[in-house]
Amino acid sequence: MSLKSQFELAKSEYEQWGIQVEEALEKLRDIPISIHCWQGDDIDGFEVNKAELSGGIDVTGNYPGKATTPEELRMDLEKALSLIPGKHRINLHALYAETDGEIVDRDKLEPKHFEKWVAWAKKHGLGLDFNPTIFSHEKAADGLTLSHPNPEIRRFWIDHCIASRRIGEYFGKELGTPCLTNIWIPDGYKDIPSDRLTPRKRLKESLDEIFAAEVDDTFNIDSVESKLFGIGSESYVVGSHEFYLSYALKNNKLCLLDTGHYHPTEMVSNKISSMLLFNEKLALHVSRPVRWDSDHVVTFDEELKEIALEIVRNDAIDKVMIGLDFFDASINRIAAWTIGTRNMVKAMLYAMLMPNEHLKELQEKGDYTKRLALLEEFKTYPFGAIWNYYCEQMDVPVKEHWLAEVLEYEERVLSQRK
Ligand SMILES: C[C@H](O)[C@H](O)[C@@H](O)C(=O)CO
Ligand SMILES: [Mn+2]
Repeated sequence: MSLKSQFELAKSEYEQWGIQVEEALEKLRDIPISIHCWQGDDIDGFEVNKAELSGGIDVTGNYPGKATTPEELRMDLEKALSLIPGKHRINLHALYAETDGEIVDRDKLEPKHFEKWVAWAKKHGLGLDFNPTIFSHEKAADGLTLSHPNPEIRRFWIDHCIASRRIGEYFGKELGTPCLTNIWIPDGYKDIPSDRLTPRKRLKESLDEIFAAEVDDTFNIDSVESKLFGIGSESYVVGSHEFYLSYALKNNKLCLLDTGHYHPTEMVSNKISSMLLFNEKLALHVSRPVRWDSDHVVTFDEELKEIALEIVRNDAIDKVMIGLDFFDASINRIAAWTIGTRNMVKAMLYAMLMPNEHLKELQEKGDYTKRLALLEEFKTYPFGAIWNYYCEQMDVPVKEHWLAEVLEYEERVLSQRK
């Protein structure tokens, strides 16, 4: 039976519940996922004076063939994008600047150092998002940056963040879609602090100075990303969830929730509706923590579906900026992008194919039996037939057939890399 016939059969089952399948597919086409470039090279970047990865994050694995030049990284991204349905965005970090062999420190970065990325994004109809890189640098060596006691260190990172916001503004202006410039810092302490307030006061002052710099918010949107702990900041992180939740609300910035940055039983899906009540928009880094913020490739699991459901049933598709953040060097990196991003798109479709309004009514009536029964039974509705048809319509490989293309690319391209 053709994918179309399977689709028609599945569609009729959903339509019995008043679910508009074609409308869902139309909407899905326009949901951009911000794909993080750093899965492609293990967050190495292209700086002339490259530093070791720091900041309490870690990439494990040594799968051969990672990108080592901007051209290789863009080529790998193009390969992954050809296997993912929809039009998406690429999330860059400052350490992916291209400075023609010149040493340019982070506080001196300018839009011109990202001209090639913008030209590439224009050619492929992509939006760009951005992040100042506040780790993997000698001035981040002691694990403190925007909250550092030394004003010169703070000054350097404040200037880097201002420069980054200006690069974000340039992206937005050039590409006609606002850039999300997200600030994450590794600041914290390995062991029990004697003063939790002072570093947080300094972080607040640094952020105030960063955001006081004039940047057109038509082209650049600011977000701040919290964390629970990192390697070396197990006992205390300056930029905690409470800090940034408060700072973002008070300063009209976006609070960015990374799904790996909370206690293992704390679900980001459970936070979205509360935040939507008080924030116009919020941002996500969708990741998969395994025991800790391990940044595993996103799988089509219950929490991913729940996040998508919270976005869809709260009519928040335009209010939640979905980014991905995982870095697995133990598998083919193009496969990692493809699996993680297809799963995010898949979860959004799954959420749009639920009888969400009916389920809300059941809850309002206190009919928790039917609510649970339907939530469970819809897990085995013919969702796959709809997804497969969507992939075919979007001209990307159906089911696992994208893998053959990745393995051919590995043989032809990745295996030739030193
Ligand atoms: C590379 C990113 O900036 C980084 O992963 C950050 O977003 C984070 O989640 C750190 O744990
Ligand atoms: Mn993150």
